Amino acid sequence: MKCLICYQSKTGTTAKCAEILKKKLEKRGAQITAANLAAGRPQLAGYDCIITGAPVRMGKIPKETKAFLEAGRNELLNCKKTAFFICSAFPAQTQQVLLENFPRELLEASVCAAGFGGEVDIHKQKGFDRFMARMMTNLVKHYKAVMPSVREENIEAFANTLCGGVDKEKN
Ligand SMILES: Cc1cc2nc3c(=O)[nH]c(=O)nc-3n(C[C@H](O)[C@H](O)[C@H](O)COP(=O)(O)O)c2cc1C
Repeated sequence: MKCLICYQSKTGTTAKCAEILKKKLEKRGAQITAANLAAGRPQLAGYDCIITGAPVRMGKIPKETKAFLEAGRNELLNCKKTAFFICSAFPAQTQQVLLENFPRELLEASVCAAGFGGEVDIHKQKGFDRFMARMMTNLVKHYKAVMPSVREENIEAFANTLCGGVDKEKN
């Protein structure tokens, strides 16, 4: 399976998840190209599978990702397999964030759409984002909650769904 992973990442977590997914899909025999949408829109022709991943800030995915989904609508709808993932701090809101940010017809035509968790590191943020990240961290401490983290098991399940089975190396 020839597969394209398109992603955007503000502080590196979505890029990290794209890389974890790439390795998992490669282990299952897929041939992967990864493209950072911040560097421009990749060609979509010639892939059996196109995956789009985005980080969430204030309930929204980046505008470049939205523009990519709009511009690539027809190619995405005509691609054999499509899938979407988000990186975010609040997993309970994953479905709502997906529905509010990704065109419904693309979600309905996709093989899977999921949340891969997220990370909030104050030191990677600047300005307002840093202020928000500090607030989030303080709230987590105050309520003795846990900081968000990348959910590798979600990435594993996503890879399994896309490849229709488990890691070939494990068989
Ligand atoms: C300013 C700011 C706003 C955020 N807003 C949300 C949000 O609305 N919903 C959510 O689930 N996570 C939110 N997050 C958490 C990010 O989605 C999380 O840090 C994610 O891993 C970022 O991915 P990236 O490193 O690829 O940019 C926010 C984080 C920051 C710093």
